[in-house]
Amino acid sequence: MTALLTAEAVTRRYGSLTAVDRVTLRITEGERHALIGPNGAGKTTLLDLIGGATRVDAGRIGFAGRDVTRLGPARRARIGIGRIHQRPAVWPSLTALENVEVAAWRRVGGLRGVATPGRFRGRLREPALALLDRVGLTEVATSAAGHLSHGQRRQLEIAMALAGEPRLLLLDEPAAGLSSVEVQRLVTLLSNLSREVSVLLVEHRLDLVYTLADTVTVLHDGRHVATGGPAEIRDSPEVRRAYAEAVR
Ligand SMILES: Nc1ncnc2c1ncn2[C@@H]1O[C@H](COP(=O)(O)OP(=O)(O)OP(=O)(O)O)[C@@H](O)[C@H]1O
Repeated sequence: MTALLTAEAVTRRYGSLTAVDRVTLRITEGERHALIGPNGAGKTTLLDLIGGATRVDAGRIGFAGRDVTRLGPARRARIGIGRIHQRPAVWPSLTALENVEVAAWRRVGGLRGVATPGRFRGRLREPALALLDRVGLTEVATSAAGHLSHGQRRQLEIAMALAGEPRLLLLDEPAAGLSSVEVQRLVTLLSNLSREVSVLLVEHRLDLVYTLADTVTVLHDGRHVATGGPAEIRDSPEVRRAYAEAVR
């Protein structure tokens, strides 16, 4: 299988702490890859390094055949790396629909997002409404994003990320703070996502990880512990040890 993303021996330090320590990760086209590990393992930092929000101190990141190590997050988003954050990042004063339209407008080349010329609006509206429907937000399409619940903002951010037509979607704890109905909708959405999109998922809920992921990578104290299929990881003594150490 062709690798879409390769992170080679990437390292990020914060003072004397090495948050991510020479981690190598490979994600193939269409793969659902989960990143797990105890608190502070370096999962979010690794997503930040891949998305470009944080620069590596050492190592290299390749995406779709090019070296993206030095590219900023906006450039990486434009070439197909979409991201959702632990705290949903939406424009609170715009409606849910406008948020998705702006995300789609950026995809087609809009500058800095906010002013969407009317002539493009018509073309953006139908796909934006379809995305809101997919994430279950049709009823609040015209509500200001700032008035939505945490769970709804999370779904909105996923719709916005999809509007960017990513080839790789980075999801940082997408189920956090969702109701059980919303979690079920999220699982359905991710399960039905086209295999044209690869997914790198950070998630504490191991039931979701084992349901959704083809491959699981375990980090502990910034270091790579294991990579394998869900069954292999679940039964791995090394992985149990990493978690046991973390809770001791
Ligand atoms: N901006 C920062 N400045 C200083 N230290 C940081 C910074 N970001 C992360 N760290 C530290 O790096 C380590 C890894 O953090 P990170 O958030 O990547 O872990 P995580 O596996 O995502 O944890 P969690 O599951 O709790 O979200 C932690 O010790 C954290 O305190």
